[in-house]
Amino acid sequence: MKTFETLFAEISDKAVSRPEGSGTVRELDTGVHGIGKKVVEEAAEVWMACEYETPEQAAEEISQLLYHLQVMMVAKGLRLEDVYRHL
Ligand SMILES: N=c1c2ncn([C@@H]3O[C@H](COP(=O)(O)OP(=O)(O)OP(=O)(O)O)[C@@H](O)[C@H]3O)c2ncn1[C@@H]1O[C@H](COP(=O)(O)O)[C@@H](O)[C@H]1O
Repeated sequence: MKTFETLFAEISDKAVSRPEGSGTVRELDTGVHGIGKKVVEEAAEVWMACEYETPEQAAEEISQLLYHLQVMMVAKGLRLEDVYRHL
């Protein structure tokens, strides 16, 4: 199963290798502004899913929010440790 760390490694690699057809590359190219919009959109979807949908749907929305947060971290050059030290 993919974990937060393995997904972050995959996204970081794609930011460098820029494979064709990668949604991550497309999102990175929208910059902090575009990625920020996805973060806010997914955060709202997490809230709505937790309020009104099943635990499984909430989990899926949460996974998407984590993904977009990771894309933002890569866009800003942040490493996992930079975030973890605030936990
Ligand atoms: N975990 C994710 C992931 N979660 C969410 N998303 C993206 O976020 C979008 C969220 O879905 P929504 O239905 O909320 O959004 P949507 O409005 O339908 O989609 P958009 O029109 O906004 O793209 C999805 O369409 C994906 O583009 C993800 N995209 C990729 N990953 C993983 O990231 C890795 C790299 O992916 P690629 O760069 O695409 O190879 C792979 O392991 C993927 O599984």
